[in-house]
Amino acid sequence: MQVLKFGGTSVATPKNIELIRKILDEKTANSPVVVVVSAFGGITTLLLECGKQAAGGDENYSKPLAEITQRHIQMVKSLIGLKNQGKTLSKIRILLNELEDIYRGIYLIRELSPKTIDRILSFGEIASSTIINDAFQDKGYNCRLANCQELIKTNSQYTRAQLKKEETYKRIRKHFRESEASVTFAPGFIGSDDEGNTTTLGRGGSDFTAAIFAAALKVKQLEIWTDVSGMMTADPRIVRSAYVIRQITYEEAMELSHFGAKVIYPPTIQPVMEHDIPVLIKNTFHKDDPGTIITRDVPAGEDRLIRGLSSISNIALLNFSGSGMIGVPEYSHRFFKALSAASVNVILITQASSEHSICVGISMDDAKNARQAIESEFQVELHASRIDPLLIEENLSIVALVGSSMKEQVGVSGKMFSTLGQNGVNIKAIAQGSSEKNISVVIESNEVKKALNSLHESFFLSDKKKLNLFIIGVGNVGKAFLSQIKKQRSYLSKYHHVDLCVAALANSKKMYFESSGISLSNWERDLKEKGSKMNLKKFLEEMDTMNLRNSIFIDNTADEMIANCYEDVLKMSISVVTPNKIACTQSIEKFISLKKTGLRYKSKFLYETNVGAGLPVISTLSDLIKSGDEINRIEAVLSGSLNFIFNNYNGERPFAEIVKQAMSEGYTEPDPRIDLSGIDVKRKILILIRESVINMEMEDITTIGFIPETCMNAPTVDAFLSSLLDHEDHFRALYQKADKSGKKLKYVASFNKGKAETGIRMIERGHPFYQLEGKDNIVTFNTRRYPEQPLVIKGAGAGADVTASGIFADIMRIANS
Ligand SMILES: NC(=O)C1=CN([C@@H]2O[C@H](COP(=O)(O)OP(=O)(O)OC[C@H]3O[C@@H](n4cnc5c(N)ncnc54)[C@H](O)[C@@H]3O)[C@@H](O)[C@H]2O)C=CC1
Ligand SMILES: N[C@@H](CC=O)C(=O)O
Repeated sequence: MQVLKFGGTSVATPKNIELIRKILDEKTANSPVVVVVSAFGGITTLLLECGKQAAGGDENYSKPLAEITQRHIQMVKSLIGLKNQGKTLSKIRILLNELEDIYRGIYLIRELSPKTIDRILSFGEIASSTIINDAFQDKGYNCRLANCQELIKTNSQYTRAQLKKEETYKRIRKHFRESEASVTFAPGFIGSDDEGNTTTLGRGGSDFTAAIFAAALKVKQLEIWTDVSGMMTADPRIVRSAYVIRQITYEEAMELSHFGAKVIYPPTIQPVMEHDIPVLIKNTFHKDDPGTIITRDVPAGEDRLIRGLSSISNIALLNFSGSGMIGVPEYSHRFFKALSAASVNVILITQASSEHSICVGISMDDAKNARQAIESEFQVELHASRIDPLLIEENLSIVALVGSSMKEQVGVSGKMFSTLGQNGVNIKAIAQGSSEKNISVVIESNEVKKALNSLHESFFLSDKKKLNLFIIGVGNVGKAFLSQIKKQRSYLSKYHHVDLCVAALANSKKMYFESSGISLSNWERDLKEKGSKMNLKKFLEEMDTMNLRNSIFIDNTADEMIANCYEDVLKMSISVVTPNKIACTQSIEKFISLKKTGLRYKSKFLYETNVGAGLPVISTLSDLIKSGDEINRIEAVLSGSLNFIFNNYNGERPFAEIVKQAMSEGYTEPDPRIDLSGIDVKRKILILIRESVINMEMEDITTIGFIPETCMNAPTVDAFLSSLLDHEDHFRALYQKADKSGKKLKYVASFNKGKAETGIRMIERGHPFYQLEGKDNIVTFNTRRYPEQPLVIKGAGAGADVTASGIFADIMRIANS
């Protein structure tokens, strides 16, 4: 004998019932089958709705009733051939007439008692099982309909009747001893009491019916056929990477179900648990999917520390505290008694060992009742300030890790808390029972998605890390960065287990968000056509609302407004990576504050490309300092564009032409005046000085400029370029002076004995800077450990590709952190 149960969605349409037929064809080849069915999908809700409307005196109750009638008649007509239709139609019409009479009665007396609710709800399963049984008979199956009101005996606790187990099991066994049917269809959810009144078995009742049959008949396995392929590691609507758990224990299944995995309702598996009967969860719509098997133990090898993640929303946290509570046992007794008397269900309890407070999680729907109950119970103590006014926090959720194997495993909660902490998820309360099968935390509801995803990644996909990138600036550097991501993505996923997801893109005109990842093949078109008007405030709000784990904000602009928002971004526990030098060169207070904010909110602030583009200048310096070295002197050529310009200018082509070439090759700042004025170099040396833990400001650095003041005063970039052309003689003279003495012009930055200088210099042959080619940079560090021969870093110091690769390196630093 086999027992299978098909839920409401599985029997909702004739097409679905055809799928059930295919499943039963395979099953009946082995042994007889009991098929427990639910009401057709949506009918139970309509039946109840209709009853409520009738009880409320609303004549429109006839509308849901008409829908109920129409659905059932339609099912008969679609499932049963013309020859046999009439018989079934008359059975259904009799049931419908009875139902109509009951609703009429409810309408007249304006009362819907639990007993009547059971009567009307029973229609759903009785009608569905009757129609399905007749449909299979019509197709020639040897099938029979079981009368569950006769077989399943309960007490008279209507709407959640208690099973009379022994009597029920006896009746079921007798029924099947006498039955020769290959398939027995049985309506789920219903039974009857000693007076023969219809009862229902409460929430999840059809699963319960199936479990009762399975236990009574001591079958090898109970199969619950539903619309998902088993119990999943997390809710797939929230965690895309969730997957089906192959095997799980009864207890874990109950924990997960309690916390929202609605695949089965825990009490329903009690009868099969008693007899150690495994429960197989299968998908009617993908019958070949292996599903989830629920057993007492999970064999070794199938073991995983955590079996699944779950969450319950709509939680309120009551904080009951007061100095008068310490060491007085009576307080907790009275607290819980008051809640119980007010029918407030307590979902989670924590009490710190100081005994100064008790914190309980309840449904938000119960919060008002709970407050009234506690305030009335502790009226006197509140008045005497022995306890504090009750604090209730709302809009919270519980997120739980579930797994029997957690028991006595060190580090699980540590991993849970650090994962949440790294993603900026604040934990308001924690609970772990001594059974160690469940660790629950209470968090803000708007953090649930991020919490579940980051926990899932850390416990189930520990070999993969997904980074969500929010990118502002898709110009020269930004574009190169996106094309590097596109090219490297599959390599990084395969060999470094890092998945890069571009969750947002923006330029000065448009912004575009896609939490599942923007396609990098069409991003330009999508940004232009699907993007909305760029608005920094809205960009930040949207990024905050999306609340994705491992988020990184990447600023590829040279914009001050954007640099000014890093502090807010870091406070969202979102890391910042940027080639934009503005934030690091604002006042030292602001710079230090950014670093502190990053530390406090566990978000990284990385800006390797601020100096030397893709060259590892800042990371090398930072390593020196962290390891205890001290900087004595820095000498550097830090401008790629100026080096390019001086290397290419020899008085033949105009200086302005060479500047334009540096611009078009992507070496200059968006505004080339920042390079030519020396501001860019000043910023870079300041960053190196600050990285050496020496406080300095931009104004403390002396600069020897070489651009005539009239050029610098030009109002626009174009005016600046034509002004350079007007001063060609000035540049030629500069060049010739150096050339005549066998020297080269270089724009040098230095820091020595607490003083920093930048400016143009004539470099003699033999100096390490003399041979510096193209757009290269060179940085030399004389330190306590490198006193004579400096540590030298040299290479291309400007250009979109090298800069993008430096941004990439920062991203990978975060991935690996
Ligand atoms: N080009 C290079 O070799 C290096 C550049 N950098 C830095 O990289 C950054 C970007 O440089 P490029 O790509 O050359 O500049 P770019 O001018 O080519 O691109 C800037 C991008 O930022 C966007 N943008 C500007 N203001 C914006 C705002 N308020 N809101 C939204 N988007 C805005 C623009 O629309 C554009 O997409 C600069 O901070 C620069 O200092 C750093 C190292 C080397
Ligand atoms: N414009 C800079 C490049 C970015 O830092 C330079 O010329 O070096």
